[in-house]
Amino acid sequence: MAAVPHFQIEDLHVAVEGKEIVRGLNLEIKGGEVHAIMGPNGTGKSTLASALMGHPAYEVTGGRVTLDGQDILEMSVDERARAGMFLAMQYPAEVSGVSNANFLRTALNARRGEGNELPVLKFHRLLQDKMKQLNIDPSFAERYLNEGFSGGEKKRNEILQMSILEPRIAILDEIDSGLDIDALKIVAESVNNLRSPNIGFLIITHYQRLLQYIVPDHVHVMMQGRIVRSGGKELAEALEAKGYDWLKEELGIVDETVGAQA
Ligand SMILES: Nc1ncnc2c1ncn2[C@@H]1O[C@H](COP(=O)(O)OP(=O)(O)OP(=O)(O)O)[C@@H](O)[C@H]1O
Repeated sequence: MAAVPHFQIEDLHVAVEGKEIVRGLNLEIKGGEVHAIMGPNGTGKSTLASALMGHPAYEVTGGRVTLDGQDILEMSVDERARAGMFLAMQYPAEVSGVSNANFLRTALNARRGEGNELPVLKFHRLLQDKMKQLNIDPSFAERYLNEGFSGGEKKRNEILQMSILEPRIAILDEIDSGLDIDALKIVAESVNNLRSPNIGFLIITHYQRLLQYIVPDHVHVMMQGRIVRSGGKELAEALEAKGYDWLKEELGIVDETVGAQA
């Protein structure tokens, strides 16, 4: 396994129910980098995240995605996770009958590979440490995965999964929505603690607020299913202050959604 991850998306096209939603997207993320994607509603951001993780409803109709030179589009969802891809979702699923702790241990051991499983006691110590860091009540370890969790608790649980699995590429889709300000700070701190050359982040967000806490190296704006502008953190600040109209005007875009003509 290469030390520093290198994730590359080239001319990606994704269709949902036969309609092209992502339309020629290019993005390169290296270990140590935090990239943020912003963009108005309905411009394909979540579709991109789902397609990268191999959600079956999202059909890749063109382009290439590689992690350390390996074609991830050829991989099953499981294989992508084992290769070090992680997606924290906008709406995490509830799974009855599977405890958080069991789910995490199974996922971690799958990621570590056969013969390299973490002994049970060590796993529980790791879990307790991480839960404490994230201010998650210890009883959540034995509760069924996300069942009856509040919106904010689900989001924190996603970050718990991420900090235990230590992915190489972490995609956080609107992880800030539904978080109160204290939870937002805790989540941001956990992401910042994980920042290292061994991991690259793709953060999808609507608000500059999150990016004040997790300062991105690169900010991209997505409209009509592709990246239309890239910059540094000042781009997020400009969008927060002025909205998207000035950019649409500059680019001559009338309708930014993927429903519009490309
Ligand atoms: N599973 C699906 N079935 C049908 N249409 C879908 C599906 N997923 C996405 N779409 C459509 O694709 C388009 C882009 O949606 P997507 O959720 O990717 O946008 P987004 O940029 O993440 O929006 P938001 O900022 O509102 O979360 C929308 O028109 C949406 O209705």
